[in-house]
Amino acid sequence: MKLGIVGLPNVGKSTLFNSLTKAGAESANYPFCTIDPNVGVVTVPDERLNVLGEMYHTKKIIPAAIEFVDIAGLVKGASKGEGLGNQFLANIREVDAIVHVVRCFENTNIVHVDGSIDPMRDIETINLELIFSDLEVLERRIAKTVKLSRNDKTAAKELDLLNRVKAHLEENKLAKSFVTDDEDEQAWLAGYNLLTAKPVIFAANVSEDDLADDGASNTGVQAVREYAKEEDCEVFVVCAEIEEEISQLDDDEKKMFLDDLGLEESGLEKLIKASYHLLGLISYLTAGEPEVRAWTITRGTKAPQAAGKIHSDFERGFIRAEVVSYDDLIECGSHAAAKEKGLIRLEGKDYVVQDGDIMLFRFNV
Ligand SMILES: Nc1ncnc2c1ncn2[C@@H]1O[C@H](COP(=O)(O)OP(=O)(O)OP(=O)(O)O)[C@@H](O)[C@H]1O
Ligand SMILES: [Mg+2]
Repeated sequence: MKLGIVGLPNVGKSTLFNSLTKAGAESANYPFCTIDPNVGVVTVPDERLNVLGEMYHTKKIIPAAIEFVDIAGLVKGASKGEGLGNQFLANIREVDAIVHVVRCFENTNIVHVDGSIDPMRDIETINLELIFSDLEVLERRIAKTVKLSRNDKTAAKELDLLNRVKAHLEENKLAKSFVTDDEDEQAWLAGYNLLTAKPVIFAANVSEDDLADDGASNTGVQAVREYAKEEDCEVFVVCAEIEEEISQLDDDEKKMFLDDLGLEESGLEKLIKASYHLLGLISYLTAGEPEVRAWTITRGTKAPQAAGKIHSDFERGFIRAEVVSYDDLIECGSHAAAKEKGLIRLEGKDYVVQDGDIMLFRFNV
């Protein structure tokens, strides 16, 4: 599961990526600084792991992780090959969801490719390029389907869908907001892998001064929030520059730094958690003295497949799972106490694993 960091050149994508991954990707004050996409693995903050770690006197804590890709900046005309155009678009096609970084900070020293700070204009520029690229995909598909549709009912049905989606995009709308209840149509649509169908989170990159009120007094951020509400997306206010500094601190220093800024959690932590959620991911947990660990599954995964994340033998030889919810376990204070109260459940192969379930698998191969 991968998220792509997308936006105009020089808006702070690499700075954000660096603080996310501490990978030291090159960030610099000039457009197109990033050419090859940088991929970094980011751990998902989860307070529950620390609590369990103390309960079990654990030696090792292993959090869940997701991948972020720092993608080259996009300019007007990218879909026609401007800037790093097509390469950029191909990189986006490979990700599962998008973090769209929008410049909301004023700083005359940092070049804006369009000369001024205007977050909504920037969002439209990016969206238009994504839409153009999707239209090309649809047109190629239409050209193929037209011939087939003359004597093939299924192809005719698909052609109808293609034309409707095309008309939708031509109104400058994203494929994300195209709705169909028809299962064939949903499957076709998913198969086109359209850029504008991918889920999006906006990261409003503000100056340090705008952090205290979470960007409320920044008119650019206000506009992004309104737009995101219409499009059913989340917005997170971050200051990429500060996050980069924070990411170099140890935990105690970090807490002091955040206290000084009047923040409980860094914007980045919120962004990572939301990204995980956006991908439809949840964690089940395993706990013991050797390690406490979060395992990533998609929502709706059943017990044997969840077990398979640990080892394929666990899935193949699955017998049952012993499950206790995180909240029940914490309330009881220990695994033994939870067992006494009958809160450790035995679940079979049809059990749908929930976020925060603490699992122990019984298997036989
Ligand atoms: N919130 C912020 N406030 C002030 N300066 C910032 C902020 N975020 C990033 N910058 C600065 O903006 C400049 C551009 O940042 P960065 O290299 O991360 O942009 P980019 O989007 O990756 O650009 P490119 O598309 O060229 O790769 C850097 O000098 C960085 O320090
Ligand atoms: Mg960059």
